[in-house]
Amino acid sequence: MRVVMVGTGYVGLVSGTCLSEVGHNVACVDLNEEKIKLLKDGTSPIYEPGLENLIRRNMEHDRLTFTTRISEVLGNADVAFIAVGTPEGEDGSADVRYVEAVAESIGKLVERNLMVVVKSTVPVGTCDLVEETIQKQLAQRQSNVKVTVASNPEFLKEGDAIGDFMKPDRIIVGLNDPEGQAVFRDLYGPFVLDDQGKLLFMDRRSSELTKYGANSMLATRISFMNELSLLCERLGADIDKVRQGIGTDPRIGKKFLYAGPGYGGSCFPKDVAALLKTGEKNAVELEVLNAVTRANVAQKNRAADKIIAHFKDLNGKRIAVWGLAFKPGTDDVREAPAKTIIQKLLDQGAYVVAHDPQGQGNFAREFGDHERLVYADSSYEALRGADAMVLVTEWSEYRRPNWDKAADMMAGKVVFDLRNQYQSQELHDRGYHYECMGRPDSKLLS
Ligand SMILES: NC(=O)C1=CN([C@@H]2O[C@H](COP(=O)(O)OP(=O)(O)OC[C@H]3O[C@@H](n4cnc5c(N)ncnc54)[C@H](O)[C@@H]3O)[C@@H](O)[C@H]2O)C=CC1
Ligand SMILES: O=C(O)[C@H]1O[C@H](OP(=O)(O)OP(=O)(O)OC[C@H]2O[C@@H](n3ccc(=O)[nH]c3=O)[C@H](O)[C@@H]2O)[C@H](O)[C@@H](O)[C@@H]1O
Repeated sequence: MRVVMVGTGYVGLVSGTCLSEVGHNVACVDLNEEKIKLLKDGTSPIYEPGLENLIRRNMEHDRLTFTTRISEVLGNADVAFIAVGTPEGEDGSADVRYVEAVAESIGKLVERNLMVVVKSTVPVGTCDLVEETIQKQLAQRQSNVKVTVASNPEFLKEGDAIGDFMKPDRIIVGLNDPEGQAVFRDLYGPFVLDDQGKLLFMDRRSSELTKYGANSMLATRISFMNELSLLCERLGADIDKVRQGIGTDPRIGKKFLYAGPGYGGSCFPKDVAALLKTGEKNAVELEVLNAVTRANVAQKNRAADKIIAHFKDLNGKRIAVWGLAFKPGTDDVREAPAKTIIQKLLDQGAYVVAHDPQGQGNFAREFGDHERLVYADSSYEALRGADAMVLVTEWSEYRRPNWDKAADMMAGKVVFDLRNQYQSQELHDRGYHYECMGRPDSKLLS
């Protein structure tokens, strides 16, 4: 099929590339000239494992192209995806102005029957808005072109994006008219060869809400486990044991039960806020979700408070931070717990030496300069002269540090493991002070 993908961010670029990988002809469009220039040279503007190779391969096979002008490619398309950002607006609701702008362009330019697919995460009713926007433009130019609008939210995770897209657990398609289903069977057939039942059709509103429901459910699990981990610290229980005990119940499942410094990223915080706003606008009090957000904010602060509580006075202390991205496998630092933690340490007068295998550039840009914040070229370099090390993001290169080498470089032997990656015995044996999240040797916070 001939596909146009508007928006080449984490979702649009991965989706467009993976669709071309199975043989579709994909033209990716983005207003950002710098991104398109890089992509035309075969360079990915984002770090996502395996993506650049896939981009290059499909460009070489002439199945994947890039442009800043939708007008150049829409004329041939069977399907046009909208995968632009829907950032959090000032009042917490999702800002759909970029989605609307794309719909308007499509309405102005479309010359043949087209399936428009909203892949961005959008509040219920946005597909209706996209349809109205396009129809208004068509009416103005007295065009008889048939444009169908479908909802097709994306569930990929950064860091595993290609695997998630190529081998989806399910693909949700919201259509008000079942006639459009054939397009999606053709488009996604190669991704669900093992089980066609993974292609789930429903009405558009249910599809739009499914996306918010899924992210909010996952965020709820994390906040719940984080609160349980605090209880573990107070009671002398071990959150990892509790997690295993809970997760082996197939009704609960093992995934997304890991305690940590709170969830971050471009989606959980904004999508939870947007669903809360939807509840508010419709006079439905989403009490559970309200608590999920509050618990997450508290958890990010609590992670920093552990360090502050240990040192009491952080003035002049040098703290090494391992991990800035909101999770491993990505250079994305949006809503990263590291931001809250580093800000609190700086506020208390500490010096921070930060390291991240991929996220340093984005972090420096978004966080801004601070006279007491510097970045290190390697994880061990960050430890030089440090009074403590804080593990914030569990990159695999941080998994098995050489503790003897670390001790030689550090001024103090103190480790805060906010992802429960290390074995307390190993650190205690080497004379370290070690704190983690919700495991027996976590220090009680008053
Ligand atoms: N990042 C993720 O892992 C996931 C994101 N989503 C959702 O997908 C949507 C996109 O997210 P990201 O890819 O992270 O966003 P992003 O911010 O990385 O990329 C959005 C891109 O759209 C471009 N753009 C904006 N207006 C445009 C226009 N009129 N024409 C052409 N390009 C335009 C921007 O220049 C930018 O490159 C959001 O709604 C998000 O909630 C859904 C699942 C996963
Ligand atoms: O809508 C989206 O953008 C995406 O949001 C999340 O994906 P992502 O934000 O890329 O990353 P996750 O792996 O979900 O992690 C989110 C945050 O939760 C934290 N987390 C995750 C799992 C866990 O058990 N504990 C935990 O603290 C991570 O450290 C991270 O800060 C969802 O997992 C995707 O399905 C969804 O498509």
